[in-house]
Amino acid sequence: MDPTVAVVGPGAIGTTVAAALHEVGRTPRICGRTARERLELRVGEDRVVVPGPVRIDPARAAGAVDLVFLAVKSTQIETAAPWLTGLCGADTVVCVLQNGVEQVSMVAPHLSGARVIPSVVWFPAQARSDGSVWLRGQARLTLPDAPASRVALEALRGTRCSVDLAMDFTSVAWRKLLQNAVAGLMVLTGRRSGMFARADIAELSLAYLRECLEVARAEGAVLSDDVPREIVDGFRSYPADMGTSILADREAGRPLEWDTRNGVVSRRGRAHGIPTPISDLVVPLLAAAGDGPG
Ligand SMILES: NC(=O)C1=CN([C@@H]2O[C@H](COP(=O)(O)OP(=O)(O)OC[C@H]3O[C@@H](n4cnc5c(N)ncnc54)[C@H](OP(=O)(O)O)[C@@H]3O)[C@@H](O)[C@H]2O)C=CC1
Ligand SMILES: CC(C)(CO)C(=O)C(=O)O
Repeated sequence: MDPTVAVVGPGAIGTTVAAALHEVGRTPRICGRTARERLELRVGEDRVVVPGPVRIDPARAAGAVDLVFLAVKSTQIETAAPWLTGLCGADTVVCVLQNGVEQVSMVAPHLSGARVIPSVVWFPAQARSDGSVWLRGQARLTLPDAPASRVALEALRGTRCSVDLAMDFTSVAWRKLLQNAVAGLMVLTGRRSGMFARADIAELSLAYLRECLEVARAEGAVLSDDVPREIVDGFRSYPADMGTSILADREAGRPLEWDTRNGVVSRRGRAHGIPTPISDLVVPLLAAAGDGPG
């Protein structure tokens, strides 16, 4: 029997996963903050409509499910916690669909009994002004190779969202964190991937990434010296208008995930006695950008 699934946080990532499940007949319970009748995903010329309604009252969560995909921003975990209370039983697995390397330590305190697994979300998805979500890449997740991950693997089997399991999840998660950290520079320039075509931005990005790499290695990640160059080359190969979710938040005047995507590098660097001069400049600027406007 298919596992019962809920998606908490039906934004860019939550809508993509909900649509992937719905397409194969495993329509999840959708739990959000804003009432809506349906979700809509656009992929190329295709359109997937996921029937709602989006539930907005955690007191009406309607009981425990086997699997919760938690796809709120890391800044929204606290306010989304009542959903976890309503949806989790002793056997529930919560799969966190967020950026960052601190997913488990941030979500676990809100669970009593349920197991939590982190993920790496590789695909770009963008909310559009008509309320739909535009999936701009191949939907793909990496999960740790652990027993609890099998529930998510099973739920997404045969869907458009592929899942792979990593023996060394720490290294994979830090590699993605490096990509997210440098994407934060887009918030400081107000530009998209096109800015990485500039030689000076590429040089700055490489220096920042090398600093992040040192911290990642101190945290146990096994990553080669080539990673900074690969990440910069990746941004240079994207369409010039490809953004990042933290830039979308900045443009919409929403709180920023600066601490989990960038602050973590200076925090962990400090703990290991590693100097992080570029982070020390970037992080307060990002934090201040999220506070504005006055
Ligand atoms: N977008 C992307 O391309 C990628 C994003 N990520 C990461 O995935 C995570 C999710 O990002 P993304 O999907 O872009 O974010 P969005 O802002 O698009 O989605 C967040 C969703 O959570 C909802 N929400 C907020 N508070 C609550 C609450 N208390 N209870 C229930 N729902 C709530 C929001 O509702 P409302 O509609 O009311 O705001 C929104 O629907 C982030 O950590 C991000 O860094 C990772 C890879 C790629
Ligand atoms: C687009 C992507 C995958 C890389 O920057 C991302 O993680 C984000 O937008 O937050």
